[in-house]
Amino acid sequence: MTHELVVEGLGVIYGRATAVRDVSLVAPGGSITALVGPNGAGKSSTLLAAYGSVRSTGRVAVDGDDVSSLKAAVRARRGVALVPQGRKLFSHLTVRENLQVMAEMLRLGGDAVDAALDRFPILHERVRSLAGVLSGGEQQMLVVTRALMGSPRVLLLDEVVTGLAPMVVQQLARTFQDLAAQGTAVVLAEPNIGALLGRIDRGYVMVRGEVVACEEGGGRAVDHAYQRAIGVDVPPAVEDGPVAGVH
Ligand SMILES: Nc1ncnc2c1ncn2[C@@H]1O[C@H](COP(=O)(O)OP(=O)(O)OP(=O)(O)O)[C@@H](O)[C@H]1O
Repeated sequence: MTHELVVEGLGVIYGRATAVRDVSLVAPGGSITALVGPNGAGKSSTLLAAYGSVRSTGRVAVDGDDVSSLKAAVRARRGVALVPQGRKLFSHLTVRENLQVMAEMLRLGGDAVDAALDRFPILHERVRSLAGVLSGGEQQMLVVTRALMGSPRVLLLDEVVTGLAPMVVQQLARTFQDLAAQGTAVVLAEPNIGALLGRIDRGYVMVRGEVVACEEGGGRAVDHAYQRAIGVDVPPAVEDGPVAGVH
């Protein structure tokens, strides 16, 4: 089944500061939707509001059902998953224990942890290691695995590839593409989508809390819209070039 996230007129205010103003976006399953913008543009706040962990105004709907009034834990059980910025693992717990915590939160059956471990073979090898001693790439695979335990309809990814080695980025990106192909609505927020150009189908550019551009024509088109939005000249000849390094 193909899922869909729809956000309409989203607003997030922290104290007296407006972080997100009137943001509307659609993320259909079958594709990867990027949310790009400079630091402080409001990308994280948009994802947190869609997930339900910050207070917001506006409407959030999953597969046509309005979830705006639901708490994050309830949205999670309705199929909204978030991989937050900064990983947020329990570093003093093992890989297995980190996954068990999520299994309990989602009220999953006893074999859910073993099934989840099959996603990335390296996690099988590290199952008894403390999460805090894993490499950055392994930690990111663990948080992604944890987020996928409930077979989400909507997967929100906040800066999950920033700072990772290219091989890990491509491994994660392939996973996101597979999920999208299976119908999951994948939304990926990044300040730089250079490593993901060939993986992204569509995207929104955010600047100072607002969406300033929407592109349907793939990662390169999204990146160029972003560059234009922040005042970088994009030569027309570059627009049509192939995307290098994507397999
Ligand atoms: N908990 C908070 N309290 C107050 N202000 C906040 C809070 N979280 C974010 N902000 C502010 O809201 C604005 C948007 O931040 P947000 O983290 O959503 O942007 P971002 O695009 O994700 O940036 P980054 O890439 O740096 O994470 C920024 O001005 C930020 O300083």
